[in-house]
Amino acid sequence: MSAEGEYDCIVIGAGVQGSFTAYQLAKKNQKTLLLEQFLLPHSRGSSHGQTRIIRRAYDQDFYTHMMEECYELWAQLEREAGVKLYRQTGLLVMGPENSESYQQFKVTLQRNKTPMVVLTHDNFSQHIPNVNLAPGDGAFVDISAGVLFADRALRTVQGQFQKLGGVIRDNETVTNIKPGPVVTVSTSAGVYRAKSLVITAGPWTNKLLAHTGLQLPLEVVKINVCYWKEKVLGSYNVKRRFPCFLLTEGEEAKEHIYGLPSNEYPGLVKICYHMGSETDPDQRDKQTDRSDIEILGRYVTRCLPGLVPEPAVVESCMYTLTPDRHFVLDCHPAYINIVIGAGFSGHGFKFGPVIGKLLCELSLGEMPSNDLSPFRIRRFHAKTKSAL
Ligand SMILES: Cc1cc2nc3c(=O)[nH]c(=O)nc-3n(C[C@H](O)[C@H](O)[C@H](O)COP(=O)(O)OP(=O)(O)OC[C@H]3O[C@@H](n4cnc5c(N)ncnc54)[C@H](O)[C@@H]3O)c2cc1C
Ligand SMILES: O=C(O)[C@@H]1CCCC=N1
Repeated sequence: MSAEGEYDCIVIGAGVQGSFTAYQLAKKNQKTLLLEQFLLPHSRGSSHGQTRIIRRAYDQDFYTHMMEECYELWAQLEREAGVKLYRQTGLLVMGPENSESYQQFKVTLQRNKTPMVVLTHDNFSQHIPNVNLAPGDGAFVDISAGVLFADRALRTVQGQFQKLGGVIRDNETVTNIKPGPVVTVSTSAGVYRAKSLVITAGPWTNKLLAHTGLQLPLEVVKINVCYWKEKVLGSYNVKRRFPCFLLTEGEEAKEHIYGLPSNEYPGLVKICYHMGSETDPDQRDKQTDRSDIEILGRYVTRCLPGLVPEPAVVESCMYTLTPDRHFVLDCHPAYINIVIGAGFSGHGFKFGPVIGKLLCELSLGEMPSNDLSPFRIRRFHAKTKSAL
């Protein structure tokens, strides 16, 4: 398509997944429009903030496998744009030695021959000062893990997309989608048409899918992003090689607790609980539940004695959860030229480059270069409401 307002592909949502998808499409010479409801950059979705963890440590082989290509693609983007997006810190994984969850993380890394170091109770404090390893807990380090500079990454990929001729229209909300061989997308400012449409709208996915008669079993939760003050400045700092960490489960927590070394705010360590309370993405400031902060406070008191056990800064972000916590990467069941990337369940940032590539392949009708069976919509069966 070449007339004004007509595109090969329209991508809705300029978070990490939409931005990488648009970039991949532009790389393949597709005339692409990326639509975003807020003025960019913004902090009202799931992709904002300075940092995210990147890791190979997973409890499922398919994620560890996908990470091989992700690391390559992140490095490729760094070279292409001449910016630093990743800093290696390692990821300390801890959890009850005999629990299924901890063992799955450990065994997946071992099976995939991922560089790792197993720590013992005897040598733990020598390698990781200022952390108490609970009795009965095991620990290992995923060596190649580290920090992604999230806001910078988003700016970079959007910039590269524009350099390739891609068009970003921000401050423009999609208000209607009319499916068909040519999809018509109406926004608060205009009407656009394209051969294919990619929906990467994060927490707003079901609001947009309603225009296409589909609802997915997605739950949106608000995450309190907590920063904890070092009692001695620098003791958990990235420059002192303090690693990212992940507690698979613990005395006070059924879900993961994870943290990143102090870096973006001097003297403050980011530590979050991997669960929150349900919210409407347009009303998230009304969700004031702080039970996750109480869990974190108890954990900090017990295991991180060098931190003040009350958060100094609390920001917010959202997860869009699927029932099995695996992503949705698929074509719409009724419209093959509408592609959906959603449900990243609080762990999708690191996969952005590969997800962009896969959603681009789906929208071009190409055979996806990875096995998408864990990510298909049909796995939800009865939970997928369709009015079609
Ligand atoms: C606190 C927190 C910590 C995390 N930590 C990690 C981590 O360490 N490692 C990791 O890999 N992942 C992590 N994640 C997960 C990761 O950040 C998300 O999976 C990812 O950002 C999801 O991106 P997205 O593009 O799907 O959604 P979003 O970033 O929400 O993007 C969707 C976009 O669509 C736009 N939009 C929606 N509706 C419309 C409309 N009608 N019209 C126009 N635009 C629209 C929105 O405004 C938004 O910009 C974390 C997430 C949070 C919240
Ligand atoms: O994806 C990540 O690495 C983080 C940490 C673990 C839980 C979710 N997000």
